[in-house]
Amino acid sequence: MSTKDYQDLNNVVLLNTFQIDKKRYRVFYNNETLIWEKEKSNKNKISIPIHDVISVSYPNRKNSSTTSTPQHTQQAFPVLNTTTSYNSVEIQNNSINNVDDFRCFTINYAKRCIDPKVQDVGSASSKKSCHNINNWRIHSITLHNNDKYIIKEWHDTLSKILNSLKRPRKLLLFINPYGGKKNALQLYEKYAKPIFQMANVDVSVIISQRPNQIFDLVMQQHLDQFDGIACSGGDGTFSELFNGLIYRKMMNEHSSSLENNEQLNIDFDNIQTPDIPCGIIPAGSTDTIAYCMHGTTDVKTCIIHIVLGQTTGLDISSISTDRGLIKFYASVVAYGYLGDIAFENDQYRFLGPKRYEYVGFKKILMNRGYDAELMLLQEPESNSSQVNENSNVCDNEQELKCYENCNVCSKPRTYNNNNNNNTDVIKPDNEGDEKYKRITGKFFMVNSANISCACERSPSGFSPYCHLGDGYMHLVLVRHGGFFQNIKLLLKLASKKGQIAEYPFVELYRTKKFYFKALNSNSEGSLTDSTLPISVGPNRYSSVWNCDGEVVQDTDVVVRSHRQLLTVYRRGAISEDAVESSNGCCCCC
Ligand SMILES: Nc1ncnc2c1ncn2[C@@H]1O[C@H](COP(=O)(O)OP(=O)(O)OP(=O)(O)O)[C@@H](O)[C@H]1O
Repeated sequence: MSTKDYQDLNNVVLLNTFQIDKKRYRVFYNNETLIWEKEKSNKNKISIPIHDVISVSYPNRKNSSTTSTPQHTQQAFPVLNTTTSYNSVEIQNNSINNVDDFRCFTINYAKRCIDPKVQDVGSASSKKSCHNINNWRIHSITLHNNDKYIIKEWHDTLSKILNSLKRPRKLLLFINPYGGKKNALQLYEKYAKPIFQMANVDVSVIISQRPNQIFDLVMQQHLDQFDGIACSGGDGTFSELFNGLIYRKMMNEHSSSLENNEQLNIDFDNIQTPDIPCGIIPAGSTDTIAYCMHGTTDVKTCIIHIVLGQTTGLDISSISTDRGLIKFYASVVAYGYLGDIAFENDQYRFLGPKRYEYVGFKKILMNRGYDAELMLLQEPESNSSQVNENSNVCDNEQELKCYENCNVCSKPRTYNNNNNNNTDVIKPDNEGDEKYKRITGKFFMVNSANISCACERSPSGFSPYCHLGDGYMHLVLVRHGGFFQNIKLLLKLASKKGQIAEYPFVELYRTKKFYFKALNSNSEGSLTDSTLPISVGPNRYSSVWNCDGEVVQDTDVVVRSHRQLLTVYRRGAISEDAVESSNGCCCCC
């Protein structure tokens, strides 16, 4: 679309009177906003940004030519022989030859479910499901007018404007039928398919049939025909998806080094953002990433954000050894307690999401501590990057949680990845290196959070003030102590208020990079030595890493944050306080 066309669409003004639910309304469109209000009073004025309108449609006529046409066939995206199932969303065909008969059209829009009393149109269960202010719901209004030209004008103009928005038109969706409660397929049929149909998104669905298949497919197949990619599953499924996208991008940029597995050549400070935005439909056990992105794991909400197409940058961190990159993660890498849980978790998958509680409790009773040494990169401008030193938070920025339109994340980079090049890539070669803070001790767990790691079970997460797009990780170190210390920690994690960093046995650091070395019987040296022992699972001396829920066996690693490396479909959460202070007008305007 040309710039002039865009300008023309931006300047569109529509104003007419319609009947909605047998009452007369003035309906107005201008400046990217749709407004309708009762003709005789301006009470109940409803205002919807065009960005929240999902689609406009004519009513389905009986015996009309409306058809459902499968948009994709196997040829559209060839996959490995018969190992992958295919399905396609059928798109309702609204391009009816003769629209003269229509005296009405429908606007489908999405709205944040701020008011628990707001009814989800067409759903009796909406009251029950709208308990979270970050849940979104779809509403529809049908506008009637006897003048068919007015109807056509509105329908066509709004359709044109919606088509000019950057939204996924062709989406590739992976479904993991194995994660969480094993209900991803049912969730797709029940929630995703109708919303994709309503939004006229042409979806190709692939059901994964083995671990790592999503990663392999994303790496191998041509994705050019898609303008969005999503997965339905838990954090592990999303991890496969974005790892595939980032590796693929790296492969395109530095094909020789990756193909030959010469990973040492990876320029960690210059990893490029994949071109395609991605989304997640939660169907896992914890769904931490979806929760942190949207403030909810509500399935409809996450689908709505995909179809509305608004995107933001999400920090991604990498974990590597001297031998090369291991993988990228979006939520947390954790050593010790959570590493041990991840290692044992899969044996208890038959318990479903409850396995976390069972294995977690076992590990709390065992109360293992692991000796380790860390070197973390300090901020050039400050001597210490500890956030909770003297139980205080360093500066205002660190007191802000990451919400919609976050100022911290939208700040221009004060550094670019290249700036780190001269100093950052140098491994700390002596303990006195000013840029690195050395920390040693026996730890119950060491967590590097890329996001707050909040989830339904832990509404604040390990690090409530960790931002999604500021380029920093929060390194949360929990010193080894007694059994009751661990219980205190878990209770705090499960509560809505406060953060674990308030405890004296917890240290919180903000950093872009750190080195970790397990100090066990096999490797008594310090980080400056180059031996990299590999353990085969948690033992008396060393644990393993839990990387977005998957086990990484290497103990001695380098962890780096890559600012906004991934583009995700997301609007962001809002805080409950913001709603309370908005004097209740949110449900009517
Ligand atoms: N068809 C399949 N059969 C077996 N495993 C699969 C299949 N498809 C994907 N997987 C694997 O299932 C694992 C678990 O998936 P996922 O992490 O999404 O669910 P979860 O562990 O229940 O949720 P969460 O990570 O949110 O706690 C992933 O490691 C993925 O590689």
